[in-house]
Amino acid sequence: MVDYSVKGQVALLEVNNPPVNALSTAVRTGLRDGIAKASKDPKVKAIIICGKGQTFPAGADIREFGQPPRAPWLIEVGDSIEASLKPVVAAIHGTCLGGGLEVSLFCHYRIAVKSARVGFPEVNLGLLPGAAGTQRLPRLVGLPVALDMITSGRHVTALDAKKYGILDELVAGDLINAAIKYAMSVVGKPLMERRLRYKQVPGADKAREVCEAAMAQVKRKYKGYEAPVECVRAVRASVDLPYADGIRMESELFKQLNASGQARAQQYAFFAERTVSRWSMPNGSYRTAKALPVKTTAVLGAGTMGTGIAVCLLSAGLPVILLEQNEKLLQNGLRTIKALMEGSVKLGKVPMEVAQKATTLLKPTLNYEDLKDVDLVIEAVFENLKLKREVFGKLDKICKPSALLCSNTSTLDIDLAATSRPDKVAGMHFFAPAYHMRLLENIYGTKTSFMVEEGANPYEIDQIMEDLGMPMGPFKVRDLSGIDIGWRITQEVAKSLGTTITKETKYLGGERYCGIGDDLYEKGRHGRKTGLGFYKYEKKGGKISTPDPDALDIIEAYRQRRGIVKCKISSQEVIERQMYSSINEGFKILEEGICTRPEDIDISWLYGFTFPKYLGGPMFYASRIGLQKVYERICYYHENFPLKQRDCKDLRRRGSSTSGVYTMYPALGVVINSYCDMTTDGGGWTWVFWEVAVDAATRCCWRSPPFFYGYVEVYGYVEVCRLCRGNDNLHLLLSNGESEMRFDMEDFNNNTRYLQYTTFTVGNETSRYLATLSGPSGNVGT
Ligand SMILES: CCC[C@H](O)CC(=O)SCCNC(=O)CCNC(=O)[C@H](O)C(C)(C)COP(=O)([O-])OP(=O)([O-])OC[C@H]1O[C@@H](n2cnc3c(N)ncnc32)[C@H](O)[C@@H]1OP(=O)([O-])[O-]
Repeated sequence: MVDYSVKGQVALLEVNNPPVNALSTAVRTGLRDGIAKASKDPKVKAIIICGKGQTFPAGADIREFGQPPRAPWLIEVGDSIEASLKPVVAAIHGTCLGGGLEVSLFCHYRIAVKSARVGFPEVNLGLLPGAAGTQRLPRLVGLPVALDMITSGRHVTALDAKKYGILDELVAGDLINAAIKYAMSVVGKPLMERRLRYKQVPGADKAREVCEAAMAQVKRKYKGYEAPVECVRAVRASVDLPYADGIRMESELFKQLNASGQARAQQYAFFAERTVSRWSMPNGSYRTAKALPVKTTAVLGAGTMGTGIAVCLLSAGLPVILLEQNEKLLQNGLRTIKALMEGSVKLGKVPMEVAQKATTLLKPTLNYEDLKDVDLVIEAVFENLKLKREVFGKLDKICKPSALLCSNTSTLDIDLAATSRPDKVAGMHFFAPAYHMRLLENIYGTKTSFMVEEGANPYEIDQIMEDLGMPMGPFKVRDLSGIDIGWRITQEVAKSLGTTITKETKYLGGERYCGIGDDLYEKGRHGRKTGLGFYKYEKKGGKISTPDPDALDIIEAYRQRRGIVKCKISSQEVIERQMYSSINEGFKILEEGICTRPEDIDISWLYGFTFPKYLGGPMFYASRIGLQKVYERICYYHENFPLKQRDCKDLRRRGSSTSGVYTMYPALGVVINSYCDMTTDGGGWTWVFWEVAVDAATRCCWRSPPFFYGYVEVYGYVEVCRLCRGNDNLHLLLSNGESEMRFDMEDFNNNTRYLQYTTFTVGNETSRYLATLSGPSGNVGT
C-alpha cells in the first residue's frame, strides 16, 4: 500500500492504493513504517511522500467510517512525519483532499504540479477535517481562507493554493525528479519553523469578528446542516486554545459528527451518487451500452427552459443552434442567454473562457433547414401536444436519420410524438433552472399545493421547507418555472383525458385538483417572468421575492368559492405531507420497475430538487424514520383528507399484509448497526443511549455491498437507555417475536464515550425487531 524506495539520498514513500490512494489502515501503517525506516537509514537525508497513479491521497478511506476504528490513527502518523529530523516533502498531483491534505500539512514542505487541486471536502460528508486540519490550516493561511475552505469543501487550484501559502512551490515536468531536487535543496535547513503546531494563527486579534461572521454565514447558507457549524467551532479553537487542546476539541467534534445521522446520510449520498452511474435496465447496462457521440445540437424555443438548456449545452462546450418562430422571440432569447452566461461567470460556475467561447458556439436561426446536420435536437416549445406533434413532424423530415429528437416535456406522453424513428425519440426533462441543476431525467413527481387550499400560507410552507435545507420552497419553484407552464400542462392533461378544466374541477384523472394556479394565471401572474406569481418580484424576471397580500387575497377568494374552511397546518404536517407523498411515489417507482434502486430516486432528488444532502434523499430519510412509521402516517393522511383521491392500492395492499411496507423488500435481516452515546450525571452513574438500526438489507434492490450505513435499507430504530456503572457487561437482545438473538458488548467500557458502528450479523427471516438492553441484573428496558 506504500511503496518504499531510496533514490540517491532521498527516501520515496509512494502511496499505492488505487483508485484514489485513500488513507486506509494499511496505508497509514505503511506511512508510519516508511517514516521510521527512512529516519533510521543513515544514507537518507530527506523524505518524499507522494501518490502513485492518478493522485496524491484524496482523503481518509470513507468506507472505514462505518467500521470500528483501527490504529494507527492518521494524526499519530502525522505527528511522526512532523517530528522527523529529516525534511519531509509532500509532492502533490491530482486531488490532495481531506486526510491527504492533512498528511501534507504535517510534512515540512509542499510542492505540486499546476494541475493539482487541494481541499477539505469533509463537510460534504457531514464531517470536519479530523486529523488536525482545522488546527493546522489556520496556522498556515489565516482564519478567513481556512474558514472558507473548511466550511465550503471547495477544491482549490494549485495556483491559488500557492497564493494562499499552502504550497511552497509549483513545479513543471516530472514531479518526482523535481521533488528529489527540491528535497535535497532543503536538507540542513532548520525544521522547527516548518512545524505548524508551533506557529501562531496570523490575524488572531480579529478572530472573534471573523469567526462570528463565518458562523452567521454558514447558518444562513447551509440551513439544517450540522457539519459547517462544527467546522467553524473547531477552526475557532485554533486561536482560542493551545494546539494540543485544539486537537482534542477537533477530535471530540469529529466523533460527534461521525456518529450523527447527517454524516451517515451524506456518506450514503456520496456512494449512491457513484452507484447510480452503474445503471442497469432490462435492455442493457452501463457495461454493455456505449454513449452516442453528440457534437452538434439544436434547441427549439427560446423561452425559460429553452434558453436554460442552451446555456447548459454551451457551458459543456457544445455548439447550439437556437431556433424560434420570429425575430423578436429569438432576440429576447439571445439576450437571456447572454445574461445567464454572465451571471454564471460572476457566480464562478462557468469559467470566463468558456463563456467567451460560448458566444462563438451559439447560432440563432428562424429556419428549420439549419437543423439538418445536428446530432441532437431538444425541443422546449409550449406544453401543447398539437404544437409538439407538429414540431416533431418537421424535425423528422429535416434532421438526419441518426439525429436524436428529444422533448423537454415533463408530462406529455413521449410516444405521441409520431415520427418515422421512434427509437430516436426520447424525453429529456431538464430541471429548472436547466443551466444550474445537475439532473437530466424523466421522472414523474408529486405535485404539492394541497395544503394551501386547506389553509396554509404558501410563504409559511416555503419557509418550513427552506429551513429544512431546500434552497427554494415549492412555491418559489413554481414561480421560477412559470405558473403558465403548469397551466398549459394541466390543460393538455385534461384534453388527453377527454375533459376540460372549469372553476368547479376538483379531480383530474382521479387525483385531487387544485385550481389556485389557474386563478393566478388568469390574473396574469405567471411567476418571476411577469414579476408576479405566488410572490411579488422587484421587476419582471427579478429574483428578489417578497410575499404579496394580493396573492393571498386570490387564494382566500378561491377558498371561499370552494367553501373550504381555512385550518391551521403545523410545520410537522407540512414536512410529512411533502416528504411522505414523495416517499410513497418513490416506492411505486421501484415497484413499477422504472428505477431499479432506491439510490436512483435519492440521487434524482438530490440533484433535481436540491434535496438537503444531510437527509440523504427521500428513500434514505424514510429508512431513518422507519418505514412502518412513514407508512402509518401516509395511511393517516389518506384517511383524513377525503378530498385526496390518490390511488392508494399499493398502500392498502401493504397495509393489509402483516409486514406492511416491508413487503417491498422481502429479504430481511442481514446487518444490524448500532451506536451509543453516554453522559455522566456526576454521581458516578453513566446514562447510555442506544440507537439500534435494524437493517433489512435487500437481495432484490439494494445491491451495493453492505459495507456501511449508507446501504442499510430498512431501519427499525429502537432507542433504549440504561443506567450503568463501572464495567457493567451489557448485552443487546434482539427478538422478532419468534426467536431471540443476544450479543455481548465486549468492547464496552466506561471510558469509551462512543461505541459506534458495532456490526452484527443475524438471520435472514427477521422482519421486525425489539431491542432490549440487558445488564447483569436482567432486562432494563426497551
Ligand atoms: C480522521 C479524519 C480524516 C479526514 O479528515 C477525513 C477525510 O479525509 S474524509 C474524505 C475526504 N475526501 C473526500 O471526500 C474525497 C472524496 N472523493 C472525491 O471527491 C472523488 O472521488 C475524487 C475527486 C477524489 C476523484 O473523483 P473521480 O476521479 O471522479 O472518481 P470517483 O469519485 O468516481 O471515485 C473513484 C472510486 O473511488 C472511490 N472513492 C473516492 N474517494 C474515496 C474515499 N475517500 N474513500 C473511499 N473510496 C473513495 C469511489 O467510491 C469510487 O469507487 P467505485 O467503487 O468506483 O464507485
